[in-house]
Amino acid sequence: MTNEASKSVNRHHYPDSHEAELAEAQSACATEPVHIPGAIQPSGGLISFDADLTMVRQVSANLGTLLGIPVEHALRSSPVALLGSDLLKRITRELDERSKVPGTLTACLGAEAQGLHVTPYRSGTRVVVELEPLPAEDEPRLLSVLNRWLATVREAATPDQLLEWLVEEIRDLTGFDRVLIYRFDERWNGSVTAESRGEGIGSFLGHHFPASDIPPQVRALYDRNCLRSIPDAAAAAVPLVPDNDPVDATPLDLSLGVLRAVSPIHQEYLANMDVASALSVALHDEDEERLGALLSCHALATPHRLSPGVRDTVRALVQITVPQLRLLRTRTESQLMQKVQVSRELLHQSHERWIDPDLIVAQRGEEWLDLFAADGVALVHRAHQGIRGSVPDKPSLNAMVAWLSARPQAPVAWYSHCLKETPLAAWHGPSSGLLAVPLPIDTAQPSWLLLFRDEEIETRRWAGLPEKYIASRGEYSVLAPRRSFAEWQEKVRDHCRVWRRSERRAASDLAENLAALIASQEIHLLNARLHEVNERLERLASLDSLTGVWNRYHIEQTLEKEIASATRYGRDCALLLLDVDHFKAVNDDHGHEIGDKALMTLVARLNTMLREADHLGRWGGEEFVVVATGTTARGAQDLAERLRQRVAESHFEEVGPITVSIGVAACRPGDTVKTLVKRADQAMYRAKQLGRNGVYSVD
Ligand SMILES: Nc1nc2c(ncn2[C@@H]2O[C@H](COP(=O)(O)OP(=O)(O)OP(=O)(O)O)[C@@H](O)[C@H]2O)c(=O)[nH]1
Repeated sequence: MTNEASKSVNRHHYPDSHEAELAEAQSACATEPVHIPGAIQPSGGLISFDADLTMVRQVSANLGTLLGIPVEHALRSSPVALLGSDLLKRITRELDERSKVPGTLTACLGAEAQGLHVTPYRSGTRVVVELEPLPAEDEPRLLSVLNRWLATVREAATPDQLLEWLVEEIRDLTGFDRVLIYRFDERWNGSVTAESRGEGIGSFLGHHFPASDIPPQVRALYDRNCLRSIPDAAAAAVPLVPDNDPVDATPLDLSLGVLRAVSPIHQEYLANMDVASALSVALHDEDEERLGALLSCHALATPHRLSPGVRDTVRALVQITVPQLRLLRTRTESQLMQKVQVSRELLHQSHERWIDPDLIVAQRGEEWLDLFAADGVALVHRAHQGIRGSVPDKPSLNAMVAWLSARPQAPVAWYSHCLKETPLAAWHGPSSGLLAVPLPIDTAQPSWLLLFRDEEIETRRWAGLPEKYIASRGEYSVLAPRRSFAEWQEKVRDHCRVWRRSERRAASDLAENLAALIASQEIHLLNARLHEVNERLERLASLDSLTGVWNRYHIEQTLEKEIASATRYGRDCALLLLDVDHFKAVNDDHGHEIGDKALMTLVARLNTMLREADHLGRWGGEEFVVVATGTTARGAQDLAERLRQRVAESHFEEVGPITVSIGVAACRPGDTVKTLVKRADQAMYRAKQLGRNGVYSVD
């Protein structure tokens, strides 16, 4: 049956009354103690000893056929009588090894000297020894398979290619009908990403399986023991005798072995899939040490038993592959990091002012879209937003940022592949996915780098309906495995392509860099502003408020400096003291305001006559000074005369003509501000005495 549906994944609808029952059944399934089934598969036998290998505690009910000793007899036998002292010594040595997974041994036991594969391991306070018959003939080609694979893995260019080769190699080695890689997503849903299958065998490639197909405690078992072998899925389990340990009455934990009996629910599941034999090996992901994928082998219709040697070779092939996969993934990741690094360096090389997000995104946004395979980017800093590409509108962005920043654990990165299923649903706009990374700048008002992805409509082929069915077992509800593995299609909407870990890391790096850049630029700008304000304040403190020329305080300082440098370098310098004639009459006739205006006009006139290097200041009232740098006594007298003339020729609106009297004094060796000003003042006084509107020089 092929069915088209256009709803989101993971939203399965049950009648209301079913929901509670389903939840109960799901939790029952998730807690089924699969590691202590009290039974093994019939492909081998088991003996449990005490920790010192001095006493037999439990045996599997089929031990008689394997070793030719009746079970009752075996339970009363000494370990030496059962396994022989040589094998016991080798087992002890193996268990003393520090390796987490004990190695395997081979031995010949029983009346018929049956060749056996021996798997010893510790289980709590006990030692368990699992025994499996070995095939009569040798398997010399296994080593050459491993050697060839060691060379092959290095040739793969991408993780996908390596997995393709792995499934081919393993199907070739084992003769299974189908070998596939079953990859877990973040919610533990599985999808088949690589597959090798025999002719006429149905494909599972691209199929999805719901997380409940492999419950949490089963996944946890793969963390302890990466291999799970089920040679005959339909075979009846062989119980342990007695059921529990006779000393402490606890069940035997078979997690680390290969013979652990199959849960009836799993047997049913495999039967529904038409799987007669199964072998799975875990592939753990990089540094997260998380179960990332399973290599899964199936024989259909009839059981396909592997020899222990071939089975262990499959495990070894996977174990050789995993580090190489990590290497290839790291290589892809480091290529992305390298590109981001280049982008970061370019940011720093720029001399622009990188405070305005708009400017930053305008310059670099396109490149980021490309690097992160994003459709839109927004950089939000304070009240500003820089945007590029397909992003929600500005109010929505603000709302998103407010939500992101208000989370109790904020500011930390946040991402979603389906915004519609998050609290940001109301504002997602054209985007389906978001990767939001905070810029560690200002905790009171966090800034964010937001990368958006559009919807990527995907057609998922589910291996059967993703829902589980509930079955009644006695008075309890349990999850029954799905009966149909026929293909069922579902259109997955509102999702974007997943944000990879490497992309998330690279975005965090970029955000950190942006933060450092913006913060340093802000400090730089603040310093510049502070400098500007200080300068303005300083100027204000030095200027005369009415006329805008230097005030007396400043002009005295200037004069002091000029005298000092004239003395040191033997330069010329002169002082002109200029007093308006009969200014009292101006005030009296026209009022103080008109008087003020006349003083401003006077300053404007004087300024047009002076050089850059001259300093004009107000000495007080209607008295002004000009510090004429690099000017001799003669030059100063000429300048004074020009100024006098210019003023006398000017018209001061309602006041009419105004004249000035100017005293001139040139700087002499040993002069101070006081002595120089005094001489200029005397000269000015003399000019007044001589009838005003004149220049008098003391030199
Ligand atoms: N409007 C105005 N008048 C000022 C200011 N500062 C000083 N004065 C006036 O300038 C006048 C100076 O008068 P006096 O010192 O008697 O001298 P004068 O009238 O200019 O006469 P001589 O200097 O002898 O030619 C005073 O009436 C002051 O009030 C000012 O900032 N604005």
